[in-house]
Amino acid sequence: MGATLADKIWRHHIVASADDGPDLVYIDMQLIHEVNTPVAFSNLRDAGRTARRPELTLATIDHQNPTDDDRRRPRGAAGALQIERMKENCADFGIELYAPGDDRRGIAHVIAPELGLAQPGMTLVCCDSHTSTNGAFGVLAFGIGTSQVEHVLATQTLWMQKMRNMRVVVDGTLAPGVSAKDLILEVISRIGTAGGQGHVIEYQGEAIRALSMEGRMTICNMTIEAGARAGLVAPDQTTIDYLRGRPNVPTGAAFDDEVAYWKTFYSDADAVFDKEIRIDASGISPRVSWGTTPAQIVAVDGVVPDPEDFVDDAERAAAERALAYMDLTPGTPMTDIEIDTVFIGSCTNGRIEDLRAAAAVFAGRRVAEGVDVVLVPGSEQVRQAAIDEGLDAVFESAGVSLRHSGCSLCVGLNEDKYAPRRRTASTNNRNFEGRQGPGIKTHLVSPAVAAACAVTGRLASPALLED
Ligand SMILES: CC(C)[C@H](C(=O)O)[C@@H](O)C(=O)O
Ligand code: SF4
Repeated sequence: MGATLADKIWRHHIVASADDGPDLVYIDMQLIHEVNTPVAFSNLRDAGRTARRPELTLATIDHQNPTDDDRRRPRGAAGALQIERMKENCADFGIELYAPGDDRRGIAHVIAPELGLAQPGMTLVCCDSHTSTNGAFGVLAFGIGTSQVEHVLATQTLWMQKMRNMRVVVDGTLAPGVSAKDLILEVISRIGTAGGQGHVIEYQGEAIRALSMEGRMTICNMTIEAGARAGLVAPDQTTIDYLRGRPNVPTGAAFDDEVAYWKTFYSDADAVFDKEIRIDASGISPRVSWGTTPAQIVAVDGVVPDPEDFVDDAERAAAERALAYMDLTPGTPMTDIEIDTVFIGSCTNGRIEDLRAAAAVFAGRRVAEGVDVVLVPGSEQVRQAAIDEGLDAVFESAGVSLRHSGCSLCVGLNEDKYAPRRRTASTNNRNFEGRQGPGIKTHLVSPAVAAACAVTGRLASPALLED
């Protein structure tokens, strides 16, 4: 019987195996940020331990920094303290830190790929659930907790139970104007927020092969919202072309050797998956969330669903509660719903391709009266690329300013705040009650849909603007 891509990566990294199941797995790369690490470092200090391979850990500041002026310290005491601790900890343990003001800083899951740190066949961890983003490169990448961060720092290994294998095959072609975000929202709506539990999901099929690396990263990023541990796409020419020339990627003959190695990472034709679904890409149109989980999704030109139509009791109750929080009435066309705020950014949709998609909609248009738009690149490199391409000018003429990078309004942690109880079209990945701040009603959308919402002041897709 053949092996899956995930199993091949796993086998390459086993250091030891316990009789009762878990394996001690070697970790090739660790990313850390300021939120989940202070305790890991203080425990290491208390135990008199050092970082075993400090050069295999990279630190960034992303959750707590304000994005309006990169070099300004946060006013909030907790955020400022976390940033200070991070600086001290990285200096003490010999770990490189991209602090505010550094051109390489950005959201951990955006900078690892752009720095070429995520390479096929690797294991990569970070103290953050959306580490799965790196799976787009055929990397077994997953979020870990603080005590595991400590373990990896001290030993460069982790005790782990092997994940089960799930396959999502997406046949056919996405229609023009339909993005990776629409596709992953559709996948999550089909398998549910627990559908991937305990599994690593490998994406295969024509529609996945046709996606850019940015699109594949969006897919793997949100895989976690289907309950899975990690997402994976096997490397191909698109992966190789993206990685060529990046920092941390070898050049010349050494690059060719790497490529030959990367190409050994794919699922064998006779590999058996524990779970499998197939989706036809051609039937998918732009999507939007109507509720408070990333599985509560309809087409932008659809209507708010009626809880009575849910056969399952738990789903019906969840829909009723979601509609109460979202203040929506069944049967309302989604395009009748007015929004007052738009957020474009996050590790789901803060890459250059996402900014290009938004700019294409903003070009020659203005943001509607009364709508606030917050546009936050995923990294400083993305911000610079947007400026180099002239996208900032397009945004400015539409009435939108390009900020500095960070998690920003994706999570109600830092000083980028919505006024309470606002309704937002947002390109992030989570729409739980209060996720973006007290009483905030989040509609998850793609960057193009977010821009269309900004110029109309209601939920809309770019195609509807042209009618
Ligand atoms: C703060 C961090 C631990 C958290 C995560 O793990 O995902 C955050 O990034 C999020 O998106 O909710
Ligand atoms: S952008 Fe959002 S989802 Fe991504 S790491 Fe930051 S808070 Fe988490």
